[in-house]
Amino acid sequence: MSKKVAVIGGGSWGTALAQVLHNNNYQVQIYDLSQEKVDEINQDHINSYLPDVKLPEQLKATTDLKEAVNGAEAVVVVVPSHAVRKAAKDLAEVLETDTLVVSATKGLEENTYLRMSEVLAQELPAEFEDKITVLSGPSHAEEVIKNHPTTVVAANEDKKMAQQVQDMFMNDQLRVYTNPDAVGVELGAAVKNIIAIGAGIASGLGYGDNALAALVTRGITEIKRLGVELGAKSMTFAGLTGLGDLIVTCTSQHSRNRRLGYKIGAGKSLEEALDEMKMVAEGVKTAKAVYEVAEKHGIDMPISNQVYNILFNDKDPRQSVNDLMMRGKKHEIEEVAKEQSW
Ligand SMILES: NC(=O)C1=CN([C@@H]2O[C@H](COP(=O)(O)OP(=O)(O)OC[C@H]3O[C@@H](n4cnc5c(N)ncnc54)[C@H](OP(=O)(O)O)[C@@H]3O)[C@@H](O)[C@H]2O)C=CC1
Ligand SMILES: O=C(CO)COP(=O)(O)O
Repeated sequence: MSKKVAVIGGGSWGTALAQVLHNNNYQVQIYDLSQEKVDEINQDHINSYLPDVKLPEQLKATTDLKEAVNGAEAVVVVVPSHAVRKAAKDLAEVLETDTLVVSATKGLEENTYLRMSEVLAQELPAEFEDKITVLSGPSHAEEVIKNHPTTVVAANEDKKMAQQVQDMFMNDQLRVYTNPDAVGVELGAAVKNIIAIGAGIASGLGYGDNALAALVTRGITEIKRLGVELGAKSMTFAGLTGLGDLIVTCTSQHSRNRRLGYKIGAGKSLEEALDEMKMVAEGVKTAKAVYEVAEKHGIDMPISNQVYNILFNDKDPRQSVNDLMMRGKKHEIEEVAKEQSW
């Protein structure tokens, strides 16, 4: 009999990951709060967030969390970041202690600034702490659902756990690497969404590839600056969950964060842009959290700072571009500048 996995959150990414697991011969049950979404999956074998795709008929969904996790060897948490604490509290009531937990949400919690694996660890019983593995990388659901080649990372300090999750998801369309640096993997995934909003704003203002390349390159510099200060390994940001995910989110037609930024660059308010979005653009909440964390730690994050001011202080995006361009002069590579006192 095939092993079971529960996917918590039947949005676009939860559904795409559920299909990967189904392809890997797991029995998969999706849990979602919305009866409408559950009916769509069970009766019509579709997810309206992923149009033109017929889901496997064996993919089942439920609004009953206990039923979803019953007998599952792993749960994959894929709800938006603002819902992770509640989902974790609910899971704490029903999970069996030998269940693996995979965290696929990208974001930081508002107010606490915690990474998603930290939120899960706080709410689940202590035995789960080393069983929480982060799954992240440049992976739009719209392409994974069509089995387009994609690469992601399973991150856990415990190598065996990371490898178990690698085995669970890996197939000839989804290549899964391991990395012990869950801190770097989660921070890269969360902060790239802010830079992607910036890339969308630049495009909405009518700027082209030069500005995009600047945002990606200087963006990864400030993401790494924050990450290293918060305990991540600097090399992680050169990998799939750092530069890789930043590239895909800043350039893709599928990106929710880029799309939201584009609307704002083209003149819409944050409220208007959010009203037009069906799916979650995590970068909005993360922009606030990162602004506050950077202030607290005294970390220079010029692009994230400008995105925050455009989103929450009604700053004119053109003024932000000007302020970024006219910052004090500096050396490009700060490590070299420090090393050579240049
Ligand atoms: N989409 C993608 O390509 C990728 C997304 N991610 C990340 O995955 C996470 C989820 O994103 P995505 O799937 O795109 O989001 P979507 O907006 O597509 O869907 C989110 C889903 O979660 C459901 N949900 C909301 N709150 C709860 C809750 N408390 N319990 C259970 N379900 C809940 C929503 O239900 P309802 O609609 O009823 O509110 C909806 O079905 C985000 O952090 C995102 O950054 C990561 C990689 C790729
Ligand atoms: O993280 C993602 C893809 O790796 C999804 O976020 P976006 O839709 O904003 O790109």
